[in-house]
Amino acid sequence: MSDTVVVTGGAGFIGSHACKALAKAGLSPVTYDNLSRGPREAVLYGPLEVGDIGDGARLAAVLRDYQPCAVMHFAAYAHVGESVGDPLLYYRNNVAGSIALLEAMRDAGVANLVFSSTCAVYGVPQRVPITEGHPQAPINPYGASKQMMERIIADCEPAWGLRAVILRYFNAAGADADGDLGENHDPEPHLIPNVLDAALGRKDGLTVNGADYPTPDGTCVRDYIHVSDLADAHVLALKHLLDDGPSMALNLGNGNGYSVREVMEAAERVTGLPIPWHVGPRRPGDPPALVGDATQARRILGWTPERGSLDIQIADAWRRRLRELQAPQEAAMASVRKTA
Ligand SMILES: NC(=O)c1ccc[n+]([C@@H]2O[C@H](COP(=O)([O-])OP(=O)(O)OC[C@H]3O[C@@H](n4cnc5c(N)ncnc54)[C@H](O)[C@@H]3O)[C@@H](O)[C@H]2O)c1
Ligand SMILES: O=c1ccn([C@@H]2O[C@H](COP(=O)(O)OP(=O)(O)O[C@H]3O[C@H](CO)[C@@H](O)[C@H](O)[C@H]3O)[C@@H](O)[C@H]2O)c(=O)[nH]1
Repeated sequence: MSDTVVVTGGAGFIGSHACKALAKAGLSPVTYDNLSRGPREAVLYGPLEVGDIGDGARLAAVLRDYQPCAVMHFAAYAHVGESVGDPLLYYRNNVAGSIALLEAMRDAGVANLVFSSTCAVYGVPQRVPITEGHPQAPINPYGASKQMMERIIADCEPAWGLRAVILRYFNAAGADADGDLGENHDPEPHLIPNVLDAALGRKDGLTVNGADYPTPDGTCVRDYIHVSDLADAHVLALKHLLDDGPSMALNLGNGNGYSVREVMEAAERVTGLPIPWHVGPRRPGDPPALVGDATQARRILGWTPERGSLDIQIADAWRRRLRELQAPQEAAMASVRKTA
């Protein structure tokens, strides 16, 4: 069987880390990405095929050329607040785009899929930690787009034999511990990179999006999971499918919730720098608290997340951030040395 895996969104934050984990496991990732939200420089562990998931002809050619054993489908828009303001952008990319991908997989006879879903499918939870059987009632178009895809993927199994592991991640955090990869969005919606930029004085303090939530300190609580632990889970999910394991949906989280204020305090500990902040309005589409129960992923896939500590996640993101800031200076110094 082919050891090639087509990774849509492989230039993005989680997809690029998954490519590294696949390569480390002896598999051959091929990134398929339109580079709209991920940089070319993050594609380090196999070829890059530039293309859009909505482009059926381009997908057909790539699947024909590489004959992959599976597709890992990360490509999507993934920002909660943005999805509330522009729902059609989200349904077009995440639903219509993913349908084009599934059609191309069906036509090419590629029947194994690892799909990036999210805890945003649950909406405002009735109880935490959230298990996979918790009712789904997304409160933003982003979460709804992923819920729709979960349903569409499930319908494809009896129809043409698609088998899928759907992974519902909680909040991806951290960065590759070797410093090779990180998080690179512009603009950046995510909390931890914004906290680190506030520590560096690169923005006018952190805006805390609401401090009147029904949580212990009034700020939103999330379950942060290291991106490299997520990447490892993808390799295990792929092996499960290749070993003829059944389709399933699994949560990926640490089971610990941290508020926005607690993340800021941890970042002050890790960086040794004060983080200026102020309270802004709530961000539309934000549930107060999301904490996951990942017992099933541990039991079925044998997944053992190793980087659960929030301080480790922030330290890895911090090291990578400092390296990125140094890189342009190093390049400038090298060109000065060359011309001298
Ligand atoms: N970051 C999180 O905390 C989180 C949590 C739960 C689920 N997810 C899901 O994980 C996946 C990856 O998230 P991420 O944080 O790495 O996002 P990201 O924005 O860093 O990466 C997404 C990648 O997909 C590419 N892409 C987007 N639309 C495309 C299209 N139409 N055709 C081809 N490529 C396209 C982008 O260029 C980018 O490289 C997404 O599906 C997201 O919904 C993320
Ligand atoms: O400058 C900032 C940035 C974020 N937040 C808040 O911090 C929390 C976490 O925000 P963020 O890091 O943007 O993550 P989420 O909105 O929880 O969304 C991420 O995590 C989801 C799972 O919870 C995924 O589905 C999404 O794709 C991913 O973007 C939220 O309450 C935000 O409002 C701030 O207060 N200030």
